[in-house]
Amino acid sequence: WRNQMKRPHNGPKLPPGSMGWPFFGETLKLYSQNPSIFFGTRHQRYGDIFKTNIHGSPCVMLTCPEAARFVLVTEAHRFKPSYPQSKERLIGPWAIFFHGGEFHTRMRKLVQGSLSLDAVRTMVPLIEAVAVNTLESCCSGGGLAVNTFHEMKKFTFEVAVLSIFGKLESGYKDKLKDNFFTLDRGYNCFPINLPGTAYRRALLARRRLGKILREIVSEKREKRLTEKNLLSSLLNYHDHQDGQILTDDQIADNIIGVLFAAQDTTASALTWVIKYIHDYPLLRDAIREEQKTIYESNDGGNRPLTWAQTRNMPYTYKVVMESLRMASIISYTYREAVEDVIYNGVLIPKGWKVLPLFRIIHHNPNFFIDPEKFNPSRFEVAQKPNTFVPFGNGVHSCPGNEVAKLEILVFIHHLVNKFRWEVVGPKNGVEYDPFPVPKKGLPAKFLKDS
Ligand code: HEM
Repeated sequence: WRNQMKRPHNGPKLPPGSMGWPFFGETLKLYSQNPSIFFGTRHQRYGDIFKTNIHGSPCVMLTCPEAARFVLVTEAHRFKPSYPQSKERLIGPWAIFFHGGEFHTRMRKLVQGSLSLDAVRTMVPLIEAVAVNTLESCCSGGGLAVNTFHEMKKFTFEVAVLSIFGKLESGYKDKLKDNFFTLDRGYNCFPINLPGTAYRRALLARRRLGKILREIVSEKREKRLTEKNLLSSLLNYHDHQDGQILTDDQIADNIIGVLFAAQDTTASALTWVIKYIHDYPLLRDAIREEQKTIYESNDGGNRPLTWAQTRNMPYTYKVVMESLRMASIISYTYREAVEDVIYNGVLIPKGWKVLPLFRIIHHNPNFFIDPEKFNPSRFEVAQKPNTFVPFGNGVHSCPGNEVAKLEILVFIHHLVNKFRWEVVGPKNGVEYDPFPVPKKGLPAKFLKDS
């Protein structure tokens, strides 16, 4: 407020909007209602760009594709990633998404390289095995309902471990899993570091994770790794100019960062895909038909899926895209202005948070006709530029998007060919965990076809 009073009155104006109560801003309002309604009503009232105050920080919300592109792509150097310190402590300060500039470029090359199409295509049989195991385990209760989201988290954890380590000894994997799940539970809790709190448990789990990863790293440093996975890329990295290598902490923070970025997002997306396929029988029949043709051409599932087959599932692919649009797993992202920036005559002051709201863009009727209707056929034609951004845009856009799409497609292939499932819990409603998830994690019964 003091800074605003110092600004000349005839300069560019701040965007419209309400800053709410002193200190609390509009945080309580955001948490007391569905975020889609919170952002949607303000979008209607104030237009494409508006201000608010959340968690004690003044924020500018962007709801149009051009403004989101300005911040994430064309003027990305004037905005830096911005996360609360409590989150940085849990993941580790060297993780890729906390950085901009040279360090980010360096890490980005390594992460992107290990998740490139060339690397991902070799993962098909491994992902297939994990998908079948997960589905069998969903059925192991003999028809008892499982929490679909929790089961999908186990699946996406295994796939993330594959893309990071390749094959990892099961002893290490179990220890990583236990501690990572404790860390995950504390990530969205109130960050109070007192005995008995989830945040304290998460911090302790983080410390143990660091120790396990250091053990793995020192063991692998001794062998010269030639495999194409993230750990090998991080271990083999050396700066061409000064010969510097990455420290154990830099490696550990980035491994935990990628695990974190990969697991809940993909599990949430997959849970939504399963829900939509369940809710729309015509859609389920069309997917079944497409997947059955592939299954039969593989001798009734006796031969493994090939990479080429996973790239030729046009209907299922459109269903996945429409699910990503409808559910908009990453509703928005955060940046912070590193200097005063003027966009279309509106001032974004230095230090203010800037939030491109992907969900509002994905549900705007100007870009997606009848946006609340689940309609995969809208993906038969290309979308208007920058209007469909489930994996973000620009230098920080998701390097794991190909793995995510592949694991969803492989899972659906096996689900519809060999299993039946029935949702037994609430049919509607959304919970934020922090990503949107169907109510109660979509309780469902899974049964194997005889
Ligand atoms: C459906 C699943 C997924 C969705 C919707 C998703 C979405 C996103 C989005 C929107 C961003 C950009 C955030 C920003 O600009 O601030 C991002 C970044 C990132 N994602 Fe994903 N993601 C998914 C799966 C994955 C997977 C499977 C991996 C790894 C195997 C992964 C690794 C990352 C990493 C490392 C970043 C940070 C990149 C950087 O800062 O340069 N994601 N993701």
